[in-house]
Amino acid sequence: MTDFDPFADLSDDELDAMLEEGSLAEGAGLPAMSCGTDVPEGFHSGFVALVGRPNAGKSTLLNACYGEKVAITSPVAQTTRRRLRAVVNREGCQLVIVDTPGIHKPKDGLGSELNKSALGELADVDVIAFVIDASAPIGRGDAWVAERVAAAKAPKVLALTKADLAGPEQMLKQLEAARALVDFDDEIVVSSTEGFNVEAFVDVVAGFLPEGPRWFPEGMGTDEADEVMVAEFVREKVLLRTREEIPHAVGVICDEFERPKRDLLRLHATVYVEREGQKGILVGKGGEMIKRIGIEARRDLERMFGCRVFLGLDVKVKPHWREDAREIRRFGYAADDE
Ligand SMILES: Nc1nc2c(ncn2[C@@H]2O[C@H](COP(=O)(O)OP(=O)(O)OP(=O)(O)O)[C@@H](O)[C@H]2O)c(=O)[nH]1
Repeated sequence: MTDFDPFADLSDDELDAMLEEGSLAEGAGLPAMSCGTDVPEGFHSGFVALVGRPNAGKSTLLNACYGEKVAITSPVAQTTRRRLRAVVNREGCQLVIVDTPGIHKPKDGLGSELNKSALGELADVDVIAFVIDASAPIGRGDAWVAERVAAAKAPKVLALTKADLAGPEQMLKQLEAARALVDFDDEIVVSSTEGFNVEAFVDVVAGFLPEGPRWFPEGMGTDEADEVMVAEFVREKVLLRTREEIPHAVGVICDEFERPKRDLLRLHATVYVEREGQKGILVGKGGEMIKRIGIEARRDLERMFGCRVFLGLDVKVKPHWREDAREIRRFGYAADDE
């Protein structure tokens, strides 16, 4: 937890005015849960979709709720290409939080698949958390997502995130604009990076979950295969190191995953780009860039798998793969692959 408090500059009256509109919770006003014990009776469980426009902060919020990094994040729009489910256990309830690709007007075959994947979740979950960036003006992108969210049946919670980047005035404006888009059942301001109101967010969405079973064993973290996690962590480092069109043109496949010893993983991944020029940039002078990407990915993977990792990387060119349905599927980015 941190000392960060986005409401610190507000007078009591201003804060009251904010709270009046909805149950804008600073850990307060949370729906009471009837599941105080471990017994199955009164246990609440269900699926919570994080949706929003690209770069809103969905994956970062998922990681904060889960308590460790399982979803990759970056400032590049459309970082998330696969639906990722992470199991969050709390006393008396289990939330399966579903991170979805940012919903946007698609420009290519890959974009259409990403939208399909995210929009598909809206019909299947128990709660929808609409994640809106408090620091970026609400615009047509949010409105486009809102139209789709508003049409869904599940309860809707507004998660106004990146509160650490917005002043109270800006936050109020954002709240008003968000309320004009969707009739929310509840709303909360969070900062995933500062850990502000993350637990309160979990409580708010848990309050909308129906009584139900533990869907996944307590020890289970995500439903993603190890090979997919390797490919995604490599892709994240590429996104963080490259600019302009390269992040969007990159697809990664983990093609070797061996455990020759209990405390050692031998991994290999191939990074695909669409053009020779992009390959040149990614490899870098004397292989310097790809080497750095490999070192950074290896560090994260060693932390995640809890053992030593040897990671080999290759860069190859696959022209126009983002327009090719078969290739999109091969990378695992197709909506019905998941
Ligand atoms: N300061 C601050 N930055 C944040 C916060 N949440 C997310 N970010 C940053 O915002 C950027 C985008 O975050 P992501 O979590 O990748 O966004 P996303 O909505 O999953 O994006 P897509 O994958 O494009 O759909 C990253 O650089 C994050 O570090 C926050 O609470 N505070």
